[in-house]
Amino acid sequence: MNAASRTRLNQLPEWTALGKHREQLGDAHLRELFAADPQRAGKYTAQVGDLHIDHSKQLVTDETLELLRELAAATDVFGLRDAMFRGEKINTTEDRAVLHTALRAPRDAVIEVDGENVVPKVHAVLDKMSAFAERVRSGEWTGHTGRPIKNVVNIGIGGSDLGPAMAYEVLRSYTDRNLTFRFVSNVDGADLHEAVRDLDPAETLFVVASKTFTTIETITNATSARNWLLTGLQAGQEAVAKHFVALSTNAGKVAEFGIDTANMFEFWDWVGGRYSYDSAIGLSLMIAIGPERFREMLDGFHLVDEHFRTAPPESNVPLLLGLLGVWYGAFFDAQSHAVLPYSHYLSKFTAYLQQLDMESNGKSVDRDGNPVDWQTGPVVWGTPGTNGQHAYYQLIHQGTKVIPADFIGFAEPVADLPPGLVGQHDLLMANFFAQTQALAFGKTPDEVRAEGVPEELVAHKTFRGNHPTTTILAAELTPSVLGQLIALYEHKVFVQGAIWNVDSFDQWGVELGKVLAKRVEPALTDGVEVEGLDASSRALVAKYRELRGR
Ligand SMILES: O=P(O)(O)OC[C@H]1O[C@H](O)[C@H](O)[C@@H](O)[C@@H]1O
Repeated sequence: MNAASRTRLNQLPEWTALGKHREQLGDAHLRELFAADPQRAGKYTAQVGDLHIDHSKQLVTDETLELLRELAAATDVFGLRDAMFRGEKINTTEDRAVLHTALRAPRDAVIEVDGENVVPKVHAVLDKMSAFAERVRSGEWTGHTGRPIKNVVNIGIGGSDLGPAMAYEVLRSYTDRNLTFRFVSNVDGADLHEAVRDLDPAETLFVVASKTFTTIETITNATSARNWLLTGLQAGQEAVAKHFVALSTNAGKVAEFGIDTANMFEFWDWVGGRYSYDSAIGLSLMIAIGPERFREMLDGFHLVDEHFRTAPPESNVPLLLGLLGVWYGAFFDAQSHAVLPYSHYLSKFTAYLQQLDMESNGKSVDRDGNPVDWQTGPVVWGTPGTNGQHAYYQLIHQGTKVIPADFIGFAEPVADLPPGLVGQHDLLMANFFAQTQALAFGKTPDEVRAEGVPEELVAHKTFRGNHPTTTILAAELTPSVLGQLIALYEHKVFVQGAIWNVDSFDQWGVELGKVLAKRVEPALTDGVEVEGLDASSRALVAKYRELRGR
């Protein structure tokens, strides 16, 4: 279906039907929904790969789910999905195909962009990455002075940082513990300083990750890193080749920076930055976990890709999760979505999802440039759940906002946890299960009174409940499971963008700030008058210069 020929979302009869259904549902409580349907707990579960999904604590009935699926059909979500998998240029504002799914396709798959099968290129780069990763891991790749590499510093930002940095944390127990990994993203010099201060340049490899190789933060940090290296080694430009590799789509700019393009690992414009960590952008991660584990992760992605591509609407999990988000945004006025992992290793998971979701669907015009008058992407937030419980869960339990949340947990602790700490896992997971129960069912005033609580405190100690959650449970946090989780969220975001009719694959909203920063910099350093600087910003710049004694 052509975007231009689409009926506006909120004028579709399917949308109106959902609105009516929402009114009928009113304040129906999860207590009632569970009481009304004894099968509910078992019925509202789904499985994709190793992920067990329980959405029984969502504010939905059979009818809700049916109406949501009808909305998906009316907005042709699967039509757009098929166009994506076929390599059509569904990123219309940039005229690009959207083919992160090709990054994890098997060797014999055929996926064409402009008539060219891209799968052989993908595997050629993966093979080159594997060979390089093995050389670093085995100590065969040596630095300028002949010493093996002990430290890998990834320099990148946004999609060229968040993916590998997150996945490195998630898969820490699979990493080569003899190597040190650091991830530098912020243009604040402190980031690079703290990352390299205790490293020996002779044993340090910089992996400069940038799709465009023009991102000012990354090029600035890479330039400073090169200075640090050459000063530390007291060497000339010839040392760069042994200590710098590049991950990019832009060979010209890589060469201009002084990195030998033989040490460049390529990817392509049909891979969006926030969808890129299973491309060459994953090189640091591959060095950390080894090529075999990396491929297991890719297989996990691919498994969920195939599920999304082929499963019917009734059992299609990314479709389900996407629809639930649409439901709360449109009909409950939910502004945010919390992702609450019960795993220390997932500490950067939500930060990663923030870019994936908010940069993809944080849009307010549709694919034809018309303003939307329905909610689009939510604010995604959250930290590992147990820490959150002692901080912001108060607001989720008793505040005034509707905050749908995903709870992610694992039956097994990671394999290399010392036996003395394994016992803590049940306590962690007891919290995991207790929280979704408390959120869903709450505690009534009568239950509070029955505990002998004085009347004036009853309201304070009452939990309304009815807070919707999805539970995602897997046996173990493996590379494959990580791939499955990320692909699940990628496709969920896709579904939502398709329904909201936004281009989920551009990011024009990040441009204005970049342009202004370039113009403001000379005002800070040299006091140059910046044309068009507003009165407030001009005063702040003057204050900054005064504070810096300029
Ligand atoms: O990989 P790069 O070209 O350096 O881009 C890094 C990041 O910066 C941009 O501003 C975009 O907002 C991100 O989508 C991108 O991931």
